[in-house]
Amino acid sequence: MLTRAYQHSLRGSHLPAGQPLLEIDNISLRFGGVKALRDISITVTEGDIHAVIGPNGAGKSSLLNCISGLYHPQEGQIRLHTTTGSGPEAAVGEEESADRATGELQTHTLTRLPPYKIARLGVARSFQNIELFSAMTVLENLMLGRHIHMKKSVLASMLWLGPARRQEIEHRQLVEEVIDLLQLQAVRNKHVGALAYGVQKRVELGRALCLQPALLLLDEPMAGMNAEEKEDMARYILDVHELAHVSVVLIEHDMNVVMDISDRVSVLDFGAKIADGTPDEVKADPAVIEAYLGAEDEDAEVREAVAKIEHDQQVEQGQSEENRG
Ligand SMILES: Nc1ncnc2c1ncn2[C@@H]1O[C@H](COP(=O)(O)OP(=O)(O)OP(=O)(O)O)[C@@H](O)[C@H]1O
Repeated sequence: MLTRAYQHSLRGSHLPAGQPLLEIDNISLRFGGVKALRDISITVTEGDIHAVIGPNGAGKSSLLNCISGLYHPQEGQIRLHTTTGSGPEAAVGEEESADRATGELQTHTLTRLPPYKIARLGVARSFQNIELFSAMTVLENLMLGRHIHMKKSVLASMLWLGPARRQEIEHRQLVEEVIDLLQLQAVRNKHVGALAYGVQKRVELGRALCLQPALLLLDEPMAGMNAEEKEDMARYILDVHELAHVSVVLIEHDMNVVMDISDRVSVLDFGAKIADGTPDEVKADPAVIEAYLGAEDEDAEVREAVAKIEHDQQVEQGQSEENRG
């Protein structure tokens, strides 16, 4: 439940809902002989939670890394659509439309941009492993999420000069709104390292949100969580989507969560896209069922092999104890 009136929009995009926001166009990515992504095309629509799922090693993280600029695909293109005047004002990129004051549509080719430029265009991400400053407080970590928007120099901020002061207050207001949205009030002044894992993941979500993203990339935000923590996190992601209207690309292993909260789902297997559609369409797709059943079969084989090794070890132990006796 929101406890305050919001003055700032946490959504960094001004595109109308339903328009293409991110276009991934026939991208392929290789690591030596390994084809991590094979000719993938996906369109993420403004206003959607778009999940990318697939068995282990399917290429999900590689795809996210291509969008955020950590990897550069050898083939294909990734384009982000924004409107002029949206996102951090200092945004830079390969712009195909010139005027940023009129709210015109702009297309940015992300394919070869470094991560910091993609972030400045409004693409924020969270990582599979928590990437927060554990010795700093929640508030300090969230304020760091605003650094991309800060225009006054650090020196001016330290001297608390007029414009720098105004800037700081405004950033602080927005951060307070993120704290409210994600219900972090009780831990705002606690060191992140001292917090429960599930809360740290929520702070990470908050830091990405402080960027006022046009698009939020979430890489397994529920990894390592118990059922209750997962349910909480799913609720917060829905709040970000429904209350702050931020578009999300979500990588997640838990199929139930994905099917519950996503508008669209793309399925990868061995680096290729095997299905794309609404959760219901994807659930009923024979290729998806086969990919997941195959993965389950493999898991079952591994479980069986581990059980056999454990059993053999127990028998061996029993025999040596008998011999000693
Ligand atoms: N930096 C890298 N160097 C070499 N190979 C890589 C690298 N990153 C990913 N790969 C390979 O690319 C393939 C896809 O990996 P990726 O991590 O994208 O899959 P994933 O679907 O995210 O898997 P998981 O669900 O296990 O995280 C795998 O075969 C992986 O070993």
